[in-house]
Amino acid sequence: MGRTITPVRVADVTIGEGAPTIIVPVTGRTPEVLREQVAAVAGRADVVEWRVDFFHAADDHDAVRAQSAALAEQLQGTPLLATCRTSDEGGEIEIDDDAYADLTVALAESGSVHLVDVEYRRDRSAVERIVAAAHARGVAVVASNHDFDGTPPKDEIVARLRQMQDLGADICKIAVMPRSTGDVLTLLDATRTMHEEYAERPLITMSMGGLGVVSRIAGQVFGSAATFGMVGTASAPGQIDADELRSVLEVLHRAG
Ligand SMILES: O=C1C[C@@](O)(C(=O)O)C[C@@H](O)[C@@H]1O
Repeated sequence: MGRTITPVRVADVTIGEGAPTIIVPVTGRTPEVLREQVAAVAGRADVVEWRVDFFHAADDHDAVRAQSAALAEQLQGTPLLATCRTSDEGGEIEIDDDAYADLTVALAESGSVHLVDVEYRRDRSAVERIVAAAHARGVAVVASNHDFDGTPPKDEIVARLRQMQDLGADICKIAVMPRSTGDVLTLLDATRTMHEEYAERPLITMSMGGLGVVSRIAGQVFGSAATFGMVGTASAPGQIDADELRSVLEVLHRAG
């Protein structure tokens, strides 16, 4: 049987089919700021990412559950991706593997989130525990990896994406930092090879920073199913305004 890519359906959104999905992060430290950010994002995002690592009470599971319920209610059906980005991968929180798994499982089991981000390079048993808990609740797993120092060789990028897939991820995501235009091409070429030869799951790939913006706009041409845009505050270097992103994506979509 031929290889097929299984799209991910979350509420009314299908990731991996049709136009690329626009994901917009919210990074507020308090419930008040998050409420304002979600209000500003309304109608501009296909999926909203809550960067839990910015939250002032990320170590308090009850507060995290209450906040995810508040976000879900305000979002009125727009899917929510919960991400705890650790300092090893460019995030705001330093946390050991067990605490990381406990927090991410609590998010997956909250009943409020549709997808959870899992840094696949963390301890294997922690990752497996999160994947099992998420899947038991029908929550999709976005395995992720960030390289803020540079762009690994193409084969290494493909290998990481394949490892994520082997761990049971529903979506495989990698963000790398370019030092040259050649690095941007490396990321796009790795995306294309993964998409054409190995992927059974949707991919999200990006080259960060100013040089990499082209990958956030044109990634779908090479096999990336979603792209991160910002409303107000970026959560990583190189994100562009979500409305501008949408209009450029529409131009490319019409052309294709
Ligand atoms: O993994 C990603 C991708 C990202 O780092 C970006 O480069 O757009 C932004 C993060 O918020 C998200 O969790």
